[in-house]
Amino acid sequence: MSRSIDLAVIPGDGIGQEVVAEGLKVLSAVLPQDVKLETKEYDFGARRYHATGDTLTDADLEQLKQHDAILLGAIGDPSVPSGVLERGFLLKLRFAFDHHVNLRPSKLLPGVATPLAGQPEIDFIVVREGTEGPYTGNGGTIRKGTPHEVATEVSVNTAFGVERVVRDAFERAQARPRKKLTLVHKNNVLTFAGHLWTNIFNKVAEEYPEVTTDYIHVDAATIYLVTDPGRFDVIVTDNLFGDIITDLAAAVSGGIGVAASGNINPSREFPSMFEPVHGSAPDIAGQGKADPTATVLSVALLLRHLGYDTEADRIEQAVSADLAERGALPARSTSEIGDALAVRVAG
Ligand SMILES: NC(=O)C1=CN([C@@H]2O[C@H](COP(=O)(O)OP(=O)(O)OC[C@H]3O[C@@H](n4cnc5c(N)ncnc54)[C@H](O)[C@@H]3O)[C@@H](O)[C@H]2O)C=CC1
Ligand SMILES: CC(C)CC(=O)C(=O)O
Ligand SMILES: [Mg+2]
Repeated sequence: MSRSIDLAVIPGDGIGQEVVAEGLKVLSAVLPQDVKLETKEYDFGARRYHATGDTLTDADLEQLKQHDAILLGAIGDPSVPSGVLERGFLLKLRFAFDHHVNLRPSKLLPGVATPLAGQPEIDFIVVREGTEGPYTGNGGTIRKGTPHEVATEVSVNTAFGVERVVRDAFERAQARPRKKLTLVHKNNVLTFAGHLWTNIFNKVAEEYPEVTTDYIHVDAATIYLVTDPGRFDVIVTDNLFGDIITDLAAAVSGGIGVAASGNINPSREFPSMFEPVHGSAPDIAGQGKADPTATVLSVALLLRHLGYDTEADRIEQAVSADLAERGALPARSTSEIGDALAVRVAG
């Protein structure tokens, strides 16, 4: 039986363009000949915005819906006011396609440099809620531009939204050897949202007696991510806390250049979207300095999501081998790293 992958490709802005090219290079190299790869590139981001004033229309969503999955580089450009593309494209797409599980694995691979002392064991996943919290645009401002301006940004937490992501995290914890799940929130201060999360977490925990659970306030979680990251197996948390702690998690487990993510729609009603955790990095864009590894590992998550486990394993093994040798090699460009990974997965 012939197999096929119909992929929407959104390079986006800044280094998004550079890293997605390498992700596709490795994807083409890893797929067996009987798998037909079809890609359609979309110009979302600053280019589209400057040309048309659009960020993401209903017609765009209809087109994107037809694909099996989406590969995204990054969105955000200094030529566009902050928030226009982040809200108008990225969050709009995550919400429209109900990407409520934002999956962000962190694993410190052997031989990879970390700013932490020694070589701690780091192998955990963060399940970040992706469609609620303070990112819904539920706020406003009055008396704008005056000394008396008041701005609100209200966090939205529904029992439905919290329970489904908490259940997903319990399932993932149950399937891992250590079977441990940590809820990260700030329920000592954000008592309305925090108690909703804690109550649902404790209720669902009763159905998973094999999973060990604990709770950590988000501020303390940033301490342990640096002093004792080995204590974490699976973390479940809200959209904002998850965004922040996964940049920190990336920094301690090989750097932002190797941190992958998936925006998952578990019911598969809509295509899931895979992207590096990092942004468009305008400070290094166009210089061939961006590490494409995070995008390549996001391609592995994408393949696993579509059922291509063998190919996903091959990519992860190639990245592991490449990272282990990096310390001994001179610095390489974005495309040189992509070439090396493509050779490894093909060989
Ligand atoms: N998913 C997305 O599309 C995201 C978009 N953004 C947007 O990206 C723009 C820049 O945001 P920043 O806060 O600067 O975060 P950023 O993640 O783009 O950059 C933070 C730092 O990490 C470095 N970096 C990022 N990716 C790297 C890579 N692959 N290899 C080597 N170094 C890398 C950058 O050079 C910079 O020093 C903004 O417009 C922001 O809104 C930010 C985060 C996620
Ligand atoms: C740019 C934001 C909308 C997203 C972000 O920083 C992230 O998802 O990591
Ligand atoms: Mg972020």
